[in-house]
Amino acid sequence: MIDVVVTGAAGRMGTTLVRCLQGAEGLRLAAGVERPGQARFEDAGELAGLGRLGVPVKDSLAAALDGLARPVVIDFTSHEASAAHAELCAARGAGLVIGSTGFTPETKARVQAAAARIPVVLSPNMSVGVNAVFALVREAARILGDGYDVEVLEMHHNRKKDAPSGTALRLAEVAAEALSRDPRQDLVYARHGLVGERTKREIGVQTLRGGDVVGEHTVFFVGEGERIEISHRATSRDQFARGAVRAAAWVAGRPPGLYDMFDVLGLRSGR
Ligand SMILES: NC(=O)C1=CN([C@@H]2O[C@H](COP(=O)(O)OP(=O)(O)OC[C@H]3O[C@@H](n4cnc5c(N)ncnc54)[C@H](OP(=O)(O)O)[C@@H]3O)[C@@H](O)[C@H]2O)C=CC1
Ligand SMILES: O=C(O)C1=N[C@H](C(=O)O)C[C@H](O)C1
Repeated sequence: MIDVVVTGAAGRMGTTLVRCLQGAEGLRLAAGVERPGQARFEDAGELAGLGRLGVPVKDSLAAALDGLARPVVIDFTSHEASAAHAELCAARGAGLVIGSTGFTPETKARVQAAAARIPVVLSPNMSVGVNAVFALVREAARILGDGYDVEVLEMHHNRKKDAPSGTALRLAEVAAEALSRDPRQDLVYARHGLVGERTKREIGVQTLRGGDVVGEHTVFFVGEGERIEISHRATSRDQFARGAVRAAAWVAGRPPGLYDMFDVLGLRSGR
């Protein structure tokens, strides 16, 4: 049995993970972690509305890892917390699955440094469906080439802190890579005022926020006289959590390195 620790255990994804880990083959939820001083319940099952499961809630990842042999941590918190958690996992030899988004170059570099010492799966979207969309967008961009304008639109709930979503950024990067463009120069995040005609190289990435929308992404390829739209709509967080649970089982015992869901799903060779 692999011991799994869930950080951000009281969050939207944390509580979904606690539920989805129940009965997961080969995995045992060993502890949940909440921010110091924030623990509302002693038991992770109570946090997730499942009643007592006999799984403690700790106020630090360090305390949760004490006494566990070769655990895996699943982390959906924030980019800063994930970077700190990656450093701690590297010091303790724990495998790590990170779903947090909103990384800066600095926090991403800290995760990359940790991945030199431990296996880390980092993906802005753990659902199998969205990873299929990544592959479809890459293929569509290759087939359609420069004759089609590429635009990415995402919509999420009104509690989301980062914009655009990590998934939208990855979709734009996938299209940019397939079209030999530079994501650092060619992504356009907002248009307002007299911005001039659309350039051929730019890839627009636009954000909507409202209500309880779980997560919606569309990539538009807009040509002369036709338009292709590739969309994904999440109606529940369970698919993200199931992907993360699959990644936790996959990452245990792997060599150090930075992996993503393409590795977990065996899609790497087609990249
Ligand atoms: N890769 C994927 O498939 C998916 C990724 N995400 C990403 O996962 C992240 C979390 O999303 P969601 O669950 O909706 O967010 P929530 O705000 O509901 O949950 C985040 C949890 O992490 C805790 N947390 C945040 N910062 C820290 C910190 N510095 N130290 C300790 N704990 C911290 C929060 O505690 P507190 O409430 O006390 O702040 C909370 O319990 C986001 O970055 C989101 O974009 C979301 C869904 C799918
Ligand atoms: O914050 C969320 O909710 C989500 N975040 C991820 C992202 O930023 O791409 C994935 C998912 O769409 C939900």
